[in-house]
Amino acid sequence: MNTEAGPKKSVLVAVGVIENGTGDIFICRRGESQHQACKWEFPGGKVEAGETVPQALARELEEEIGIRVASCQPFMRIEHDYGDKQVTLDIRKVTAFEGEAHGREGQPSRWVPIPELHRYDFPAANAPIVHKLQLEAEG
Ligand SMILES: Nc1nc2c([nH]c(=O)n2[C@H]2C[C@H](O)[C@@H](COP(=O)(O)OP(=O)(O)OP(=O)(O)O)O2)c(=O)[nH]1
Ligand SMILES: [Mg+2]
Repeated sequence: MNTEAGPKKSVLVAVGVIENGTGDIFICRRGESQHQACKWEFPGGKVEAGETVPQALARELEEEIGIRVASCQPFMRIEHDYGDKQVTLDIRKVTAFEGEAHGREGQPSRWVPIPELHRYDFPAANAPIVHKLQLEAEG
């Protein structure tokens, strides 16, 4: 519950939709002790003080999945209130990177063709991301 006066503070999150050039997207499964535990996600994390979103995304993707971003573009921005936490997802499409994406923190991960993404249990905030990717893929 929000017991403070004024609007709730939203956590800014840099999120990467990583493409491999053959229509697959890289996803990971969140840990048991994390917020939105065990859901599948597009890798990323909280933007720290003094960082831009692309800087935070580059840092998180190196830490979590061991890739170095070479090119990314804004994709969409989503505000979502989970009740226990309010998030602002700044989602970037990563179209070029170096290294082999893998779950560097031991988390399950995989490349998934866009038409199959809807089979995965993502956090509620992610529904518009999956929808937009599917519309794009249908041309
Ligand atoms: N990374 C990521 N976070 C998401 C997605 N969808 C969604 O609602 N979130 C939420 C869950 C979390 O509340 C927040 C992201 O935090 P995070 O747990 O990835 O942050 P972090 O990498 O800095 O990790 P931590 O140190 O707090 O564990 O955004 C998504 O697709 N990817
Ligand atoms: Mg994270």
